[in-house]
Amino acid sequence: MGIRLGRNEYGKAEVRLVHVDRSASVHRIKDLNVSTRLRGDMEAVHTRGDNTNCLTTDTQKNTVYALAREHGVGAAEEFGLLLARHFTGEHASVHGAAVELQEFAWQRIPTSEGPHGHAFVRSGAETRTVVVTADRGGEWVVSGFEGLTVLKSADSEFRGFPRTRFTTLAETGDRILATDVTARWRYAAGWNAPGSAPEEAPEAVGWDAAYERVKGLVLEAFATTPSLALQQSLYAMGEAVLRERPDIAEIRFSMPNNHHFAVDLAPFGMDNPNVVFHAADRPYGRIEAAVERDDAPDAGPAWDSVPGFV
Ligand SMILES: O=c1[nH]c(=O)c2[nH]c(=O)[nH]c2[nH]1
Repeated sequence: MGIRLGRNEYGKAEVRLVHVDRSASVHRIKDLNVSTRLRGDMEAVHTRGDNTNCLTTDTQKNTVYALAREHGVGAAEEFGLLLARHFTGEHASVHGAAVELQEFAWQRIPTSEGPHGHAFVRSGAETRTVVVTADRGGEWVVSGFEGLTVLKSADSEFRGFPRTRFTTLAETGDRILATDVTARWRYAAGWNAPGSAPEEAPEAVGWDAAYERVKGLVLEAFATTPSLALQQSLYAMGEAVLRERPDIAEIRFSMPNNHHFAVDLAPFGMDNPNVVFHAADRPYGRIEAAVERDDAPDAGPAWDSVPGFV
Protein backbone atom coordinates (compact mmCIF):
# COMPACT_ATOMS: atom_id res chain seq x y z
CA MET A 1 0.00 0.00 0.00
CA GLY A 2 1.47 3.37 -1.00
CA ILE A 3 0.95 6.28 1.33
CA ARG A 4 2.63 9.60 0.90
CA LEU A 5 2.67 13.12 2.24
CA GLY A 6 0.40 15.52 0.38
CA ARG A 7 0.40 19.30 0.20
CA ASN A 8 1.67 20.82 3.38
CA GLU A 9 2.63 24.12 4.91
CA TYR A 10 3.29 25.32 8.42
CA GLY A 11 3.83 28.61 10.21
CA LYS A 12 2.92 30.86 13.11
CA ALA A 13 -0.61 32.18 13.06
CA GLU A 14 -1.70 35.58 14.32
CA VAL A 15 1.49 37.19 15.55
CA ARG A 16 0.26 40.44 17.02
CA LEU A 17 2.78 43.15 16.26
CA VAL A 18 2.51 46.78 17.30
CA HIS A 19 5.32 48.98 16.02
CA VAL A 20 5.80 52.54 17.29
CA ASP A 21 7.76 54.84 15.03
CA ARG A 22 9.27 57.27 17.56
CA SER A 23 11.63 58.95 15.10
CA ALA A 24 9.69 62.21 15.42
CA SER A 25 7.89 63.79 18.35
CA VAL A 26 4.68 62.79 16.62
CA HIS A 27 4.50 58.99 16.82
CA ARG A 28 3.17 56.65 14.12
CA ILE A 29 1.83 53.24 15.02
CA LYS A 30 1.33 50.11 12.95
CA ASP A 31 -0.94 47.47 14.46
CA LEU A 32 -0.70 44.18 12.59
CA ASN A 33 -1.82 40.58 12.90
CA VAL A 34 0.74 38.55 10.94
CA SER A 35 0.53 34.89 9.97
CA THR A 36 3.35 33.06 8.23
CA ARG A 37 3.14 29.87 6.17
CA LEU A 38 6.21 28.09 4.83
CA ARG A 39 6.52 25.34 2.21
CA GLY A 40 9.58 23.38 1.23
CA ASP A 41 11.62 20.33 2.05
CA MET A 42 9.44 19.12 4.88
CA GLU A 43 9.10 15.44 4.01
CA ALA A 44 11.46 14.27 6.78
CA VAL A 45 9.79 16.18 9.59
CA HIS A 46 6.41 14.72 8.69
CA THR A 47 7.41 11.14 7.97
CA ARG A 48 10.30 10.62 10.41
CA GLY A 49 10.15 13.49 12.88
CA ASP A 50 13.54 14.65 11.59
CA ASN A 51 13.53 18.38 12.34
CA THR A 52 16.71 19.28 10.44
CA ASN A 53 14.83 21.43 7.89
CA CYS A 54 12.13 22.65 10.24
CA LEU A 55 12.52 26.40 10.69
CA THR A 56 10.46 26.52 13.85
CA THR A 57 7.26 28.45 14.09
CA ASP A 58 8.78 30.09 17.16
CA THR A 59 11.65 31.40 15.00
CA GLN A 60 9.11 32.59 12.43
CA LYS A 61 7.34 34.57 15.17
CA ASN A 62 10.62 36.06 16.40
CA THR A 63 11.53 37.01 12.83
CA VAL A 64 8.38 39.10 12.55
CA TYR A 65 9.39 41.12 15.62
CA ALA A 66 13.08 41.33 14.75
CA LEU A 67 12.59 42.50 11.17
CA ALA A 68 10.13 45.11 12.46
CA ARG A 69 12.92 46.41 14.71
CA GLU A 70 15.59 46.25 12.00
CA HIS A 71 13.62 47.73 9.12
CA GLY A 72 10.63 49.47 10.67
CA VAL A 73 7.16 48.71 9.35
CA GLY A 74 5.98 50.45 6.19
CA ALA A 75 2.85 49.54 4.25
CA ALA A 76 1.56 46.07 5.15
CA GLU A 77 2.37 44.91 1.60
CA GLU A 78 5.96 46.07 2.01
CA PHE A 79 6.39 44.35 5.36
CA GLY A 80 4.83 41.16 3.98
CA LEU A 81 7.26 41.17 1.05
CA LEU A 82 10.17 41.75 3.42
CA LEU A 83 9.19 38.72 5.48
CA ALA A 84 8.43 36.46 2.51
CA ARG A 85 11.75 37.33 0.87
CA HIS A 86 13.57 36.75 4.14
CA PHE A 87 12.14 33.26 4.65
CA THR A 88 12.70 32.12 1.05
CA GLY A 89 16.07 33.85 0.69
CA GLU A 90 17.74 32.86 3.95
CA HIS A 91 16.69 29.27 4.37
CA ALA A 92 17.54 26.71 1.69
CA SER A 93 14.91 24.26 2.92
CA VAL A 94 12.15 26.86 2.53
CA HIS A 95 10.99 27.07 -1.10
CA GLY A 96 7.94 29.19 -0.68
CA ALA A 97 6.37 31.52 1.87
CA ALA A 98 2.99 33.11 2.28
CA VAL A 99 2.54 35.97 4.71
CA GLU A 100 -0.95 37.05 5.65
CA LEU A 101 -1.47 40.40 7.38
CA GLN A 102 -4.42 42.23 8.85
CA GLU A 103 -3.95 45.86 9.75
CA PHE A 104 -5.95 47.71 12.37
CA ALA A 105 -5.95 51.46 11.80
CA TRP A 106 -5.29 54.04 14.50
CA GLN A 107 -5.64 57.78 14.21
CA ARG A 108 -4.16 60.44 16.48
CA ILE A 109 -6.80 61.75 18.88
CA PRO A 110 -8.09 65.18 17.83
CA THR A 111 -7.63 67.77 20.61
CA SER A 112 -8.31 71.50 20.72
CA GLU A 113 -4.62 71.95 19.90
CA GLY A 114 -4.69 69.56 16.92
CA PRO A 115 -4.07 65.82 16.66
CA HIS A 116 -2.30 64.50 19.76
CA GLY A 117 1.30 63.39 19.30
CA HIS A 118 1.07 59.99 20.94
CA ALA A 119 -2.55 59.26 21.91
CA PHE A 120 -4.61 57.30 19.41
CA VAL A 121 -8.15 56.17 18.78
CA ARG A 122 -8.94 53.09 16.67
CA SER A 123 -10.19 54.25 13.30
CA GLY A 124 -11.15 52.89 9.96
CA ALA A 125 -14.44 51.30 9.22
CA GLU A 126 -12.67 48.28 7.78
CA THR A 127 -9.66 46.03 8.39
CA ARG A 128 -6.98 46.18 5.72
CA THR A 129 -5.66 42.81 4.57
CA VAL A 130 -2.65 41.58 2.60
CA VAL A 131 -1.45 38.16 1.50
CA VAL A 132 2.04 38.03 -0.02
CA THR A 133 3.20 34.79 -1.62
CA ALA A 134 6.77 34.22 -2.74
CA ASP A 135 8.38 31.15 -4.24
CA ARG A 136 10.99 30.30 -6.83
CA GLY A 137 8.53 31.28 -9.59
CA GLY A 138 7.90 34.84 -8.42
CA GLU A 139 6.01 37.05 -6.00
CA TRP A 140 2.30 37.71 -5.76
CA VAL A 141 0.50 40.39 -3.75
CA VAL A 142 -3.21 40.26 -2.90
CA SER A 143 -4.40 43.37 -1.08
CA GLY A 144 -7.83 43.97 0.32
CA PHE A 145 -10.10 44.83 3.18
CA GLU A 146 -12.81 43.18 5.21
CA GLY A 147 -15.79 44.51 7.13
CA LEU A 148 -16.48 47.69 5.16
CA THR A 149 -20.11 48.14 6.17
CA VAL A 150 -22.25 50.10 3.72
CA LEU A 151 -25.96 50.80 3.27
CA LYS A 152 -28.18 52.44 0.66
CA SER A 153 -31.59 53.66 1.74
CA ALA A 154 -32.83 54.09 -1.86
CA ASP A 155 -32.01 53.09 -5.44
CA SER A 156 -32.21 49.37 -4.73
CA GLU A 157 -34.78 47.03 -6.27
CA PHE A 158 -35.11 43.28 -6.51
CA ARG A 159 -37.60 41.88 -9.03
CA GLY A 160 -38.07 39.37 -11.80
CA PHE A 161 -36.77 36.31 -9.95
CA PRO A 162 -38.41 32.90 -10.48
CA ARG A 163 -41.44 32.07 -8.35
CA THR A 164 -41.51 28.46 -7.26
CA ARG A 165 -43.96 26.78 -4.90
CA PHE A 166 -41.60 27.74 -2.05
CA THR A 167 -41.23 31.41 -2.98
CA THR A 168 -42.72 33.93 -0.59
CA LEU A 169 -40.39 36.90 -1.18
CA ALA A 170 -42.26 39.91 -2.54
CA GLU A 171 -40.84 41.82 -5.44
CA THR A 172 -39.71 45.28 -4.45
CA GLY A 173 -38.84 48.49 -6.24
CA ASP A 174 -37.53 50.11 -3.09
CA ARG A 175 -35.54 48.37 -0.37
CA ILE A 176 -32.54 48.94 1.86
CA LEU A 177 -29.35 47.46 0.41
CA ALA A 178 -26.77 46.77 3.11
CA THR A 179 -23.62 44.70 3.23
CA ASP A 180 -20.17 44.30 4.79
CA VAL A 181 -17.75 44.29 1.89
CA THR A 182 -14.79 41.93 1.91
CA ALA A 183 -12.66 42.62 -1.16
CA ARG A 184 -9.31 41.17 -2.24
CA TRP A 185 -7.46 42.26 -5.35
CA ARG A 186 -4.45 40.77 -7.06
CA TYR A 187 -1.81 43.05 -8.46
CA ALA A 188 -0.55 42.14 -11.90
CA ALA A 189 2.27 44.44 -12.89
CA GLY A 190 5.63 43.23 -11.81
CA TRP A 191 4.35 40.70 -9.33
CA ASN A 192 4.09 37.42 -11.11
CA ALA A 193 7.01 37.44 -13.48
CA PRO A 194 10.36 37.01 -11.82
CA GLY A 195 12.74 39.78 -12.74
CA SER A 196 10.08 41.94 -14.39
CA ALA A 197 10.41 45.67 -13.84
CA PRO A 198 8.36 46.88 -10.93
CA GLU A 199 8.13 50.51 -12.15
CA GLU A 200 4.37 50.40 -12.53
CA ALA A 201 3.85 48.29 -9.46
CA PRO A 202 2.31 49.88 -6.40
CA GLU A 203 5.64 49.53 -4.61
CA ALA A 204 6.72 52.48 -6.75
CA VAL A 205 3.34 54.23 -6.81
CA GLY A 206 2.64 53.68 -3.12
CA TRP A 207 0.71 50.81 -1.59
CA ASP A 208 -1.23 53.13 0.69
CA ALA A 209 -2.36 55.41 -2.15
CA ALA A 210 -3.40 52.37 -4.22
CA TYR A 211 -5.37 51.00 -1.26
CA GLU A 212 -7.21 54.26 -0.64
CA ARG A 213 -8.06 54.62 -4.33
CA VAL A 214 -9.47 51.10 -4.66
CA LYS A 215 -11.55 51.57 -1.52
CA GLY A 216 -12.80 54.90 -2.88
CA LEU A 217 -13.77 53.33 -6.23
CA VAL A 218 -15.60 50.47 -4.49
CA LEU A 219 -17.55 52.89 -2.30
CA GLU A 220 -18.41 55.23 -5.15
CA ALA A 221 -19.65 52.39 -7.37
CA PHE A 222 -21.80 51.03 -4.51
CA ALA A 223 -23.29 54.48 -3.98
CA THR A 224 -23.90 55.48 -7.59
CA THR A 225 -25.00 52.19 -9.20
CA PRO A 226 -28.81 51.95 -9.11
CA SER A 227 -29.03 48.37 -7.87
CA LEU A 228 -31.26 45.67 -9.38
CA ALA A 229 -29.45 42.99 -7.33
CA LEU A 230 -26.55 42.93 -4.88
CA GLN A 231 -24.79 40.80 -7.51
CA GLN A 232 -25.05 43.70 -9.95
CA SER A 233 -23.65 46.14 -7.39
CA LEU A 234 -20.76 43.76 -6.76
CA TYR A 235 -19.93 43.52 -10.45
CA ALA A 236 -20.12 47.31 -10.87
CA MET A 237 -17.72 47.74 -7.95
CA GLY A 238 -15.22 45.35 -9.52
CA GLU A 239 -15.59 46.87 -12.96
CA ALA A 240 -14.94 50.38 -11.60
CA VAL A 241 -11.68 49.18 -10.05
CA LEU A 242 -10.43 47.26 -13.10
CA ARG A 243 -11.30 50.10 -15.49
CA GLU A 244 -9.13 52.54 -13.62
CA ARG A 245 -6.34 50.29 -12.37
CA PRO A 246 -4.38 48.42 -15.04
CA ASP A 247 -2.03 47.23 -12.29
CA ILE A 248 -4.84 45.09 -10.84
CA ALA A 249 -5.55 41.77 -12.57
CA GLU A 250 -8.69 40.74 -10.70
CA ILE A 251 -10.76 41.59 -7.66
CA ARG A 252 -12.83 39.18 -5.60
CA PHE A 253 -15.68 40.04 -3.27
CA SER A 254 -17.58 38.32 -0.51
CA MET A 255 -20.65 40.23 0.62
CA PRO A 256 -23.50 39.28 2.95
CA ASN A 257 -26.89 40.66 2.02
CA ASN A 258 -27.80 42.24 5.35
CA HIS A 259 -31.56 42.07 5.08
CA HIS A 260 -33.70 44.92 6.38
CA PHE A 261 -37.39 44.15 6.62
CA ALA A 262 -40.04 46.90 6.73
CA VAL A 263 -42.00 46.39 9.96
CA ASP A 264 -45.75 45.85 9.62
CA LEU A 265 -47.25 48.76 11.57
CA ALA A 266 -50.81 48.16 10.31
CA PRO A 267 -51.87 46.60 13.67
CA PHE A 268 -51.26 50.06 15.17
CA GLY A 269 -53.19 51.83 12.41
CA MET A 270 -49.96 53.19 10.91
CA ASP A 271 -48.56 53.03 7.44
CA ASN A 272 -44.88 52.25 6.86
CA PRO A 273 -43.63 53.68 3.58
CA ASN A 274 -40.14 52.17 4.04
CA VAL A 275 -39.35 54.22 7.13
CA VAL A 276 -39.18 51.70 9.99
CA PHE A 277 -37.11 48.52 9.45
CA HIS A 278 -36.06 45.47 11.38
CA ALA A 279 -32.35 44.81 10.77
CA ALA A 280 -32.11 41.01 10.73
CA ASP A 281 -28.73 39.50 11.59
CA ARG A 282 -29.35 36.00 10.25
CA PRO A 283 -29.82 34.27 8.00
CA TYR A 284 -28.26 36.43 5.35
CA GLY A 285 -27.68 35.99 1.64
CA ARG A 286 -24.02 35.56 0.72
CA ILE A 287 -22.92 36.91 -2.61
CA GLU A 288 -19.40 36.14 -3.84
CA ALA A 289 -17.72 36.65 -7.19
CA ALA A 290 -14.48 37.48 -8.91
CA VAL A 291 -14.28 40.20 -11.54
CA GLU A 292 -11.31 39.76 -13.81
CA ARG A 293 -9.58 41.13 -16.85
CA ASP A 294 -9.69 39.04 -20.06
CA ASP A 295 -5.93 39.29 -20.34
CA ALA A 296 -5.15 38.82 -16.65
CA PRO A 297 -1.83 37.07 -16.16
CA ASP A 298 -2.06 33.67 -14.55
CA ALA A 299 -2.83 33.82 -10.82
CA GLY A 300 -0.22 31.20 -9.93
CA PRO A 301 -0.35 30.51 -6.18
CA ALA A 302 -1.61 34.05 -5.39
CA TRP A 303 -4.89 32.83 -3.88
CA ASP A 304 -3.66 29.60 -2.30
CA SER A 305 -3.27 31.12 1.16
CA VAL A 306 -6.10 33.64 1.02
CA PRO A 307 -8.69 32.71 3.66
CA GLY A 308 -12.20 32.25 2.40
CA PHE A 309 -11.25 32.59 -1.24
CA VAL A 310 -9.85 29.16 -2.04
O1 LIG B 1 -29.77 41.25 -4.34
C1 LIG B 1 -30.26 40.15 -4.05
N1 LIG B 1 -29.76 39.02 -4.61
C2 LIG B 1 -30.26 37.77 -4.34
O2 LIG B 1 -29.77 36.75 -4.89
C3 LIG B 1 -31.34 37.70 -3.44
N2 LIG B 1 -32.04 36.65 -2.94
C4 LIG B 1 -32.96 37.18 -2.05
O3 LIG B 1 -33.78 36.50 -1.39
N3 LIG B 1 -32.83 38.53 -1.99
C5 LIG B 1 -31.82 38.89 -2.85
N4 LIG B 1 -31.30 40.08 -3.16
